[in-house]
Amino acid sequence: MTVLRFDNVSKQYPGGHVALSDVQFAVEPGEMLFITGHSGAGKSTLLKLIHLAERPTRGAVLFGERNLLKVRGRRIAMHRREVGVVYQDHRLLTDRSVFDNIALPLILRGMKRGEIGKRVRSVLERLGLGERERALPTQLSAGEQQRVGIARALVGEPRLLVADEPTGNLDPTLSAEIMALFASLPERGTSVMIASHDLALVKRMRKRVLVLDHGTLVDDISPEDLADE
Ligand SMILES: Nc1ncnc2c1ncn2[C@@H]1O[C@H](COP(=O)(O)OP(=O)(O)OP(=O)(O)O)[C@@H](O)[C@H]1O
Repeated sequence: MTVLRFDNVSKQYPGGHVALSDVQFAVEPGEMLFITGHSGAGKSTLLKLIHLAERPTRGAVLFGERNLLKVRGRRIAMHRREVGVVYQDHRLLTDRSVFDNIALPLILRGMKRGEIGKRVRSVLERLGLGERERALPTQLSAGEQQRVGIARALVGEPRLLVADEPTGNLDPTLSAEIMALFASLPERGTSVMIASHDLALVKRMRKRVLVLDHGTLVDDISPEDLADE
């Protein structure tokens, strides 16, 4: 079943600015895709509609069979459990250990301590952070900090991971490393959507690319098309 569908979605901010206009696409399970476009094209807005940080003005966003227009109140938090979010600046709690930062989403949903420990250690191992669980974020390199941000987004086993400029603060080598990590996630069935203005990096990944231009989806490039370039 389709993980996500945008049906003629438009978003106009209260000031009158149209950030998205009639956007239409679908994401399948285990698919990885990029959203690219100039600054202000609407990439962040598109991702915000998925985790309900913003609401569309017109059209519908469907997450599986769930129409997000109808998700209100307590159900917003429940929806967010199924969407992992990675930010450019990772937004880690600087006074809490790596382990605690990753455990937080599970604590908030009332999971038992034993289960939390198991899940956090498993995701730490998977992301190559096994040795760092007691460290504070400030004691980590930029690449490690971003991997902790990704671990925190993955620990709840979301169906979809959305990342807004996740390599914006990293050098080219680390960016490639983090992108390779994202590319490994769909193998486990998690779909991944990454907003990035770094077209060269996006093209190298050979994945589907949605191109936004002033809020309009102007291209939907398949990996095969990219391979031909
Ligand atoms: N809360 C808001 N209120 C009013 N206008 C907004 C708001 N958030 C974004 N916008 C406007 O909507 C447009 C799209 O913004 P958005 O952040 O989605 O673009 P973006 O492609 O992610 O840009 P960037 O790459 O610079 O982050 C921009 O013109 C922006 O100024």
